Amino acid sequence: MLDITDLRVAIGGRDVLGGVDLSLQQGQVHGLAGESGSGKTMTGLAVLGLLPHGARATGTIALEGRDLLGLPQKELNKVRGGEVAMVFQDPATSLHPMLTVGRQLTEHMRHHLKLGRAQAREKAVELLGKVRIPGPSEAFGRYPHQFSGGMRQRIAIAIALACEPKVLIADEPTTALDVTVQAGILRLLRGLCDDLGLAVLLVTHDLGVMSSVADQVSVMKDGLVVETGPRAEVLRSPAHPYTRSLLDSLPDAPAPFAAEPADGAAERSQEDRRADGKSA
Ligand SMILES: Nc1ncnc2c1ncn2[C@@H]1O[C@H](COP(=O)(O)OP(=O)(O)OP(=O)(O)O)[C@@H](O)[C@H]1O
Repeated sequence: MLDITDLRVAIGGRDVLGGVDLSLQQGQVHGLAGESGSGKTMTGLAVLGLLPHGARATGTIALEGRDLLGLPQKELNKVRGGEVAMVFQDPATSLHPMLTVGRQLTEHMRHHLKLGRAQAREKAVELLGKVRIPGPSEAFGRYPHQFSGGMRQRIAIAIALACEPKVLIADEPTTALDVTVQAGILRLLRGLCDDLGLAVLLVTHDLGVMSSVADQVSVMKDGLVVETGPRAEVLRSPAHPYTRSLLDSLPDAPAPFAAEPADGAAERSQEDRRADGKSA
């Protein structure tokens, strides 16, 4: 679906990505791990054409064979938020506080999908249901501050999905959330990936997060992918010393690496139960 080859990014003459290779498949979650500053976010931003001003990027980012790096700005605008969408760490900053959830969902769809008002509303309510917001019709008219952090992240995910993207880049989507709601968001992402056939790039510094949902795992260090492979292989028998050191540095390594199925047999969180409309 998306093939990144030899991606190099320099900002102010300094190399921040030194030749990244990464491949995302349809219906798979690809976890991208690595310490702070290793280049995870830059890789995601490069795919979206959102690198900081003055950054120079070379290599290829091929979306179904079409190189995004070579696209004119106008074409890239269509791809961004259309074929490729992003979920950021903090829903409080990615959602507009003054606009209703419905407006944020439908404006996006009306612009990208050219839907009429009624059609867009219908699709928005359907999407809110899909991300398991209780009472989607009522939620449509509410403002972001009327929801909990976890629910706001679900709404941000609905907005990202509004234009039926093929690729979803989720950059630390659970880091800003209370630990009790993190698992629910990860399960939601996993389910959406399976149901919609999305190719998901899950950026996280947390190998525990990765181990619960990713199919493939890549590990970055100093602007390079130093190891990549199926989750179980990379996490159980890491080939690169840096991956081993990341695993060793986990406070309690065994827990997240228990052979839990990717669709999550873990206890359902309170937030999840609320999302189902049942009592917590
Ligand atoms: N706006 C910017 N201008 C210049 N350099 C930047 C900018 N943003 C990030 N960098 C540099 O690019 C490199 C990669 O940063 P990046 O944010 O991709 O790392 P990361 O792995 O996502 O880290 P974190 O987990 O802390 O977000 C770092 O050395 C960082 O200092």
